[in-house]
Amino acid sequence: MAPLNVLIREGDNPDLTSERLKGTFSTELLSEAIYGGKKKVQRRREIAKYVDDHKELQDEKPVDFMSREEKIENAARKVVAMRKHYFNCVQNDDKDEAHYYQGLCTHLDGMPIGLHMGMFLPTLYTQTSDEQKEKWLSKAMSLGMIGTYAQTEIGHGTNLRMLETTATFDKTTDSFILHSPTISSTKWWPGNLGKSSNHSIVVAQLYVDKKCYGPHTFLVQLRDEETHQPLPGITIGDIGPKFGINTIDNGFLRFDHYKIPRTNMMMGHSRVERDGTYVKPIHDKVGYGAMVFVRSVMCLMQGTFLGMAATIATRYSAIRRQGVINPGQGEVQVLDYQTQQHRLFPQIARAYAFFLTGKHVRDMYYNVVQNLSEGNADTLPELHAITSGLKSVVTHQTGLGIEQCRMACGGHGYSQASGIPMIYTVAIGGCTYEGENMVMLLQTARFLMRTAAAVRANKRPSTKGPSQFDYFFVPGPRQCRLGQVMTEGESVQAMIECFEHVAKRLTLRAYDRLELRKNQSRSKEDTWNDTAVDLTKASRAHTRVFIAKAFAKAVADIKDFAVSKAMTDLLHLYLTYEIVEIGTSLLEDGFMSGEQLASTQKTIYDLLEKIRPNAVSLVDAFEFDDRQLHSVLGRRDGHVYENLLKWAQHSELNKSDVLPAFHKHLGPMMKEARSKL
Ligand SMILES: Cc1cc2nc3c(=O)[nH]c(=O)nc-3n(C[C@H](O)[C@H](O)[C@H](O)COP(=O)(O)OP(=O)(O)OC[C@H]3O[C@@H](n4cnc5c(N)ncnc54)[C@H](O)[C@@H]3O)c2cc1C
Repeated sequence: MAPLNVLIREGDNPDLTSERLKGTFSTELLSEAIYGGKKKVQRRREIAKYVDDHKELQDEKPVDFMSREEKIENAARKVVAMRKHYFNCVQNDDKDEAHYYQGLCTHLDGMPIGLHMGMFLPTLYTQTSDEQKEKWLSKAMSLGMIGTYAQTEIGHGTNLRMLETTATFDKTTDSFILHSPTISSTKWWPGNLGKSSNHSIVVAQLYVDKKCYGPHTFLVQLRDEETHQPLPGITIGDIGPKFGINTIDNGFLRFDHYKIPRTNMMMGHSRVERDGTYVKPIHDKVGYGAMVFVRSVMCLMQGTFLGMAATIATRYSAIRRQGVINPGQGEVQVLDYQTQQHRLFPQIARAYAFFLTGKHVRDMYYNVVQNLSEGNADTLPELHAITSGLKSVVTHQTGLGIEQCRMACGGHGYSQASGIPMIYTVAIGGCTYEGENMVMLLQTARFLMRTAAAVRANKRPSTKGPSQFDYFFVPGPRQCRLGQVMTEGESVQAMIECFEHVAKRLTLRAYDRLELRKNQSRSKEDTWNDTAVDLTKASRAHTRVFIAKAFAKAVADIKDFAVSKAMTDLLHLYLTYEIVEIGTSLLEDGFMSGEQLASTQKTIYDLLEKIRPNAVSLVDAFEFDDRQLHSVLGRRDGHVYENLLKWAQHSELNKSDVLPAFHKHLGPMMKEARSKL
């Protein structure tokens, strides 16, 4: 019978092979369940093979040993090669295939068209009129131009209303004049703005006849298409090295009375007519399309990042032998330590939870876009609320989870050879970009407060379909049902009830505090600020409900019995771990007893034991290719030590046995010290 784990190969590290033989389910079937079927998984393998077979799509040496300039040059070279091979490799322009292909060729650390693909194109799709689509889309899609998204300024990121860049309508020339009136109005941070892009979406305050209509988006050409020189009136450059993503040229940009045609305003939702008449959008949040899109795919991306880190740490923990549990029985795989399992398995569970929730929310996004195209913006605020909360919770937990994975690899986790530092620095940026996390939680809280007001007024809002806030209007149990004899499905339901209970309680508590303080004649704004921590807690609690339901639904949809069983264990671990994390909130009002909480903690230990034989197969089912993982520790074949030694040979420092610094500085110092002895 063929092994259940399809990654087993002859000659692999025997510890990894024996782990793979322990798995109780078919990794193939789990891969199919998460990637959308047999064909999709097959196509991933064909794409990986294609990239393997074409040297120009690969790096000449590990990027970890390249200077920043070399990384940027290497990424640009590969973008061109990727484009050349694109249609040989990606079928029917399929988005999942394209994304995977790109992930294999470039690294997480970035590429010159990252913002073009992630923000520029989505903005062109969602915010332009049909005429503008006709004019710009094919050029942008074929990479006849490279664009980015310039919103943040030195002085303002979160508070968009205070952006200072101006776009003033000039009726006489039928154009907008873009201007950066102060130092703080300098655009600062946009990815690929510094050197790669020749166009950008620019967010600026729209002025018509001296009246300000607030921030609007404009398509702006920044550089000459032939020479790539900045155009007159434009000052542009790179902002310098950062915590991570140094392959990306995040940039600064200033305008000096720079003229663009009126028709370069994004006119899909609002517009300025030839005579200066301003036409406003059907819904004030309709312009958030691209942001909401990015936030909705971020959950999927972050699940992937955490899955990558968990794969590296779990495989490495299977081949790393350190210390003894039972004297005389030799050194154990570090994966056998309960503390290691407690550190790693919840990360595997969260990776799946975020990945599967990400897929769900991406589908929600496409539904909303469909509704919007039919002139119906009803579902947008709810999507905005959930993607804001999700983005915040998922990026935060992913960052913490990746760091756990890194520490679980001991000293080697600290080396860039592990691949984890790159994953971490890329993933953690997500806590800030596309809306700072705290601010995002407060956005979700605004929606929650409206829901709370409806609950207190006993007036359930009428929605056309089911809403993620429905549970607020359904009475739940008064006491936690965990510990009563029940089926697996019922216990999942009982845990979700715990999350719902906490979300309702924290939301209503924040609402009541807001109301109370309002009555104490504080301003509305001060009251909001005084309650902000409680509001963020409510948002996290509601987001937990959403993720738990999405994960439970995805697991319930798995057809194969053995896969379903393995994933149910993971789902239970995810849920019980969350219950313990919010234990205080559950005990606070007596919803859960101390005994129930202790028993849930014990369930976690039982689940760790249950999951142990499947740990490697669970991460293997993500089918991250070695090229994508970019990790010596997480290699599929488990041959870590000999490859660590090979990897270090790339260090520039090893090009000679003695460095010039020795002759210049340390050598003379030591000689002088010795001469005085
Ligand atoms: C890796 C990376 C990539 C980026 N890429 C782009 C890009 O491509 N294009 C682009 O335009 N921008 C980009 N940015 C900028 C990014 O969008 C902003 O940094 C982000 O919106 C936060 O704004 P800020 O930096 O001004 O922080 P601030 O808004 O100044 O926040 C500072 C602190 O104040 C708190 N705070 C601010 N307002 C509130 C509030 N109302 N209530 C409570 N707390 C508050 C925040 O929580 C935070 O702790 C990028 C940033 C990073 C790190």
